Amino acid sequence: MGPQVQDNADTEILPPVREAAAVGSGPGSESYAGSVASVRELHKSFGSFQVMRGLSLDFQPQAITTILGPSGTGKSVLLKHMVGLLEPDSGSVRIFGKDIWAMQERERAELRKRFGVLFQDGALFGSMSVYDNVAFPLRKHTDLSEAEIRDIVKARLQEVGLEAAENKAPNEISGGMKKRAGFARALVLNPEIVLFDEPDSGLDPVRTSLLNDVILKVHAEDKGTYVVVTHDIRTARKVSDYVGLIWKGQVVYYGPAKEAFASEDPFVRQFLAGDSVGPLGMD
Ligand SMILES: Nc1ncnc2c1ncn2[C@@H]1O[C@H](COP(=O)(O)OP(=O)(O)OP(=O)(O)O)[C@@H](O)[C@H]1O
Repeated sequence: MGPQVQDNADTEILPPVREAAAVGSGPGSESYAGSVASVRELHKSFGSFQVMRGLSLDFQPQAITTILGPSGTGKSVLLKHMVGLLEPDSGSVRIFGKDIWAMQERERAELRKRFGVLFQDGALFGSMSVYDNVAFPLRKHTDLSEAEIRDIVKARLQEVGLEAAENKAPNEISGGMKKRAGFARALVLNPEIVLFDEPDSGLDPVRTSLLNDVILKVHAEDKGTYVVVTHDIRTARKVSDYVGLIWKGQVVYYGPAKEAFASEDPFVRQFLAGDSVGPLGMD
């Protein structure tokens, strides 16, 4: 018998899987798929090392898509392509229907403002307070007055439960608080696409769960297209509308979360069960 997917005996201690975002007409529907973010036949090598091997994926608009996959399989490289920090060797990345490498660098820079990106460590500026970190994109990219900026920053900090920490420096706050500050900063320009690279790395299960609550709450309010890279099955169960499993630079499984966590697909079963035996080899 194959590995047991953790949907049987352990169900009580795992968070429930979310229902996929409603499918109908308009944003969130199948017919909109790909119009916000679409990756086609993406190939990328670093020297002789081939990382992306023809990856294709249409991200469901206004839904949270979780990207799972073994270490070193290209998840971060995929996010970097999506935000235009890496150029494909071949294939395309279309954002809001436009190939981002068929446009001028100036247009690409404008497009990046419509993204919020949360890197693994929150990537806060160490010399700035939490408040100034969150205010930074507004000061850099908008003409808003300091009073207007204050209103937005305060609201974002309140949303992530960091009002009391606004004057603290990053080295004075915990890892979980840094993530939440990074999250507030990533969202401050109301991005339509938000990319999270392992928002839960280095956090204990309770802080991971709290951060996931914040992700769900803000997503429910802002309705962006979210992409979450994670190794944490609990995070994936809790936040995903859709799940993509990547292996060796290709998508080996993609589907609504409910289907993914009940799937008999051998890649999915092995990954969710953390089994060393199966199609996801180490080579
Ligand atoms: N700029 C780069 N130059 C050379 N190699 C790179 C570069 N960026 C990524 N790689 C390599 O590409 C592979 C995929 O990296 P990536 O960071 O996307 O993996 P990942 O799936 O996100 O892994 P993890 O789950 O461990 O974070 C790795 O072997 C990595 O060393």
